[in-house]
Amino acid sequence: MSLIVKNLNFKYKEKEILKDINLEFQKGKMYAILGRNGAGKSTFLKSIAKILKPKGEIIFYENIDNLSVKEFAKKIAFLSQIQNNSSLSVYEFVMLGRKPHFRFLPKLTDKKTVERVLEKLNLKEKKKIPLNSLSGGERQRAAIARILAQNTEVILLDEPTNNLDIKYQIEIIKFLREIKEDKIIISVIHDINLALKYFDEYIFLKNGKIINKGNQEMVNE
Ligand SMILES: Nc1ncnc2c1ncn2[C@@H]1O[C@H](COP(=O)(O)OP(=O)(O)OP(=O)(O)O)[C@@H](O)[C@H]1O
Repeated sequence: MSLIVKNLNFKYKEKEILKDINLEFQKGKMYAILGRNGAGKSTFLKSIAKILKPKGEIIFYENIDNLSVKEFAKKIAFLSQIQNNSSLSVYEFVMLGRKPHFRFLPKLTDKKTVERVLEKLNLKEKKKIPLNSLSGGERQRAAIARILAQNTEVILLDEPTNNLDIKYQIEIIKFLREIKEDKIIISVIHDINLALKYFDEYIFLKNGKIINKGNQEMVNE
């Protein structure tokens, strides 16, 4: 399974934000997208998540162009930077991630998946609490839990470690490593040290262009 991005270009009005991005992502790898504020990192993720309509091609191993929203959500999950203020309980909120997988009511597998991610992200005790009364860090963990519950082949994360203390930053990245085997994980991340230590590949963007990319082996040389 791979995801290929070919000649990706994106403009907001007349302003060019992404300029001729060409990349190939492979299954089993975690990719860090690095770069300064305004470099185009979120725009890049939103382009893959089909939230924006860029020029160029995004080629998935199978044709995803004509998928319904629900079918698309079984393949690609996207964690945005926007914090959710829902009054749903943590459990209900994380169950939303399972929505593409069931018709009317959650099945046993959906419930088990939600319980597993809640356990993994240390949110079990909070599962009945409304999301909007959690701390910023807990809310971020719940948002990540929802994405993980979605159980997609491609996971796109826009600064998943925002609001988290270093213990949780590392735990979450390590957990992503545990599940990466049959997935493509692409994450915008601000902490360059975390990126170089825990991600397989890194891609630097500047003014909408790739200015550098590499992998773990190059870092350790
Ligand atoms: N809706 C919009 N309309 C116009 N310009 C936008 C819009 N959204 C983003 N931009 C501009 O596009 C550029 C790239 O934004 P983007 O959010 O992709 O950057 P980023 O690398 O993710 O930055 P950050 O690290 O601050 O999140 C910025 O100059 C931003 O001001």
